[in-house]
Amino acid sequence: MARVSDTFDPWASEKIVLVSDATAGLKAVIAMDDLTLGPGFGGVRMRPYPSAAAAMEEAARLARAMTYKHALADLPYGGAKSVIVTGEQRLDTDARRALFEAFGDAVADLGGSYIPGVDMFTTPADMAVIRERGAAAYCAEADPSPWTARGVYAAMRAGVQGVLGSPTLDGLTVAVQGVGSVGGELARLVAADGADVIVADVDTARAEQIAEETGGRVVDVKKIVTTQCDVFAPAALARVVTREIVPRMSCCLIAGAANDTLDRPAVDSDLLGSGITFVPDFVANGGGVIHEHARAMGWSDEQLAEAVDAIGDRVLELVEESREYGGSLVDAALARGRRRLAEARG
Ligand SMILES: NC(=O)c1ccc[n+]([C@@H]2O[C@H](COP(=O)([O-])OP(=O)(O)OC[C@H]3O[C@@H](n4cnc5c(N)ncnc54)[C@H](O)[C@@H]3O)[C@@H](O)[C@H]2O)c1
Repeated sequence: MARVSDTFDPWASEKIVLVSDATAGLKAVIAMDDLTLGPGFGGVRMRPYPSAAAAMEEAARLARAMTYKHALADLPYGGAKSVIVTGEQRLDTDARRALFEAFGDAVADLGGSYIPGVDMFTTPADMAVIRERGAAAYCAEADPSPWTARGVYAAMRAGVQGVLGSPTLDGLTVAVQGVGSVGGELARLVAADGADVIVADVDTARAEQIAEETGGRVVDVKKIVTTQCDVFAPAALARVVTREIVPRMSCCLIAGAANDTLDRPAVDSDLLGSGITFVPDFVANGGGVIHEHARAMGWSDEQLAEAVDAIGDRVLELVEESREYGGSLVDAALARGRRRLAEARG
């Protein structure tokens, strides 16, 4: 369960709104990290938290990541995220509707400065209830996962080109952790590009199925992070790359879909010191938010594909910039995000 860290600074966000509605049983935090580029867009996460401070910290931390995700994806949104604090018990349909009606009223009160979308344990149906209350809410009915996978694949290819000088994944070994909606599609894309695929999933039947489809093999979930490979693609859980695990990793590139791949910021320097290039998750997995924006704006699939594939160009530029200034791709991405925000502020 998320606990408050010593370094949490509640004043670092542009605005944090606490919402409560005793009748609907709503306790929520809406964090708007930085609204320079436009209204804050970010998902609604719904889960138990041990305290209001822990809920605030998670919302604020995720909202900061959204600021950079949008800035790096050239999208016209600020960074935001919200969390709804639940108990351990499941809500029945009426109680859930009442909760999202109250939450929708709170979002409407913000006058368009926050646009919610789906995140862990919230659904398109919840977003529809928010919209009924007069608030904007994004969530295309279509699943963004294939587009997220396409963006991660573009990021991986660019990383391989920038770091190994190889134009394709042919002959390389790619280890995918978690072969759900994004990881499964990613495994197919890299296999079609000539890579040898290794997969792991707690759902072993699913891992076997994807291995069969891709001509790959399955390893134990406990071994996938340190398995012998060229590229490691985390597509399951957050914080799988820890300080302790870095010395045992054998890959030269990490490019995946999972948000918050690094256990803490210092892991980025550890990876750099170990000669492992980490493509920032908030750059590689931007296909999901690009998809939401595209559907909201009525883009064609061709326009969407072009914008998602541009993630690869961006990664190549970040590789160049990181070489020029020294430092990691995360450093280069954050510097680029800060530049975009500064330019927008004028
Ligand atoms: N779906 C998107 O468009 C999108 C966009 C941005 C980021 N992400 C992130 O990408 C990741 C994957 O998303 P998804 O939509 O494919 O989720 P998913 O639930 O469809 O797939 C996750 C897979 O990981 C497996 N898994 C869970 N714990 C595991 C473990 N310990 N070891 C190995 N496998 C494990 C699950 O069984 C499942 O098959 C998540 O971290 C998500 O936050 C997804």
